[in-house]
Amino acid sequence: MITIQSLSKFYGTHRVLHEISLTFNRGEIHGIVGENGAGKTTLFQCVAGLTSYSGQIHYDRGTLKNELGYLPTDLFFFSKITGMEYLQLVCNARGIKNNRITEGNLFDLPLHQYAETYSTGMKKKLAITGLLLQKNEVFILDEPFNGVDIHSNSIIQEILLKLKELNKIVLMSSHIFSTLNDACDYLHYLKGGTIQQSARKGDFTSIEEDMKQNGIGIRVADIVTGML
Ligand SMILES: Nc1ncnc2c1ncn2[C@@H]1O[C@H](COP(=O)(O)OP(=O)(O)OP(=O)(O)O)[C@@H](O)[C@H]1O
Repeated sequence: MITIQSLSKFYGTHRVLHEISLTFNRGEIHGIVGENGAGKTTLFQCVAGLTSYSGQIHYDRGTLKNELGYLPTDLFFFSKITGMEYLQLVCNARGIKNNRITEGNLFDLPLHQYAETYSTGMKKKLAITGLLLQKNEVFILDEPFNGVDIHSNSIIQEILLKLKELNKIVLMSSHIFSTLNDACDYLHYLKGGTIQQSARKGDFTSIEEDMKQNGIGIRVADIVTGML
């Protein structure tokens, strides 16, 4: 279980997260939704221990970073490292001996090609494969569906269901409501750095409505009409 209590984060005088309290249990998939700049990535970075914050984040199995697989939105791969070498590297980093990496190539990636030459979607799939091979207990996936094709999209959906079955904790974000609707047990709507609303599966419509009402559709229609 991960417990977040009164989490706040400032960048200078800009308050990005304000007094956030959430609990994530094993076997649950939690989706964080919110507009651009709402603070989703910052929240994930706080949980992953990649940035400073005030408040408490507690993981009941000890040091979270030792069991955490974090998929950032912007991926970086060293030059002259093949997909296969990257996967070996991330396994080695966790002390995992894996001689069957090819069998774990569930996205059929060209593992002998340099990772930096992969397309955006291929890089994302390589990073996800690495997180799975590491046998992590907790997964933070920042926009895992972004840039991947429809077939891979359904593979990721299947992976998420398997992770749930294996009792892992999954936190993820997406701007595509339907993907979260399918995968998540809970949704949390982040707005202006606070959790505006949380809902369990079956009650997501209220969040979707809330997001639509807070959207800028009407304002855009007015502006575009004025422009044309
Ligand atoms: N390193 C930084 N320094 C200063 N401000 C930052 C930094 N990183 C993020 N911010 C600010 O924090 C706020 C939240 O950003 P964040 O990236 O967490 O939002 P997000 O919900 O993930 O957005 P998106 O949907 O566009 O990915 C934004 O106003 C952003 O400008």
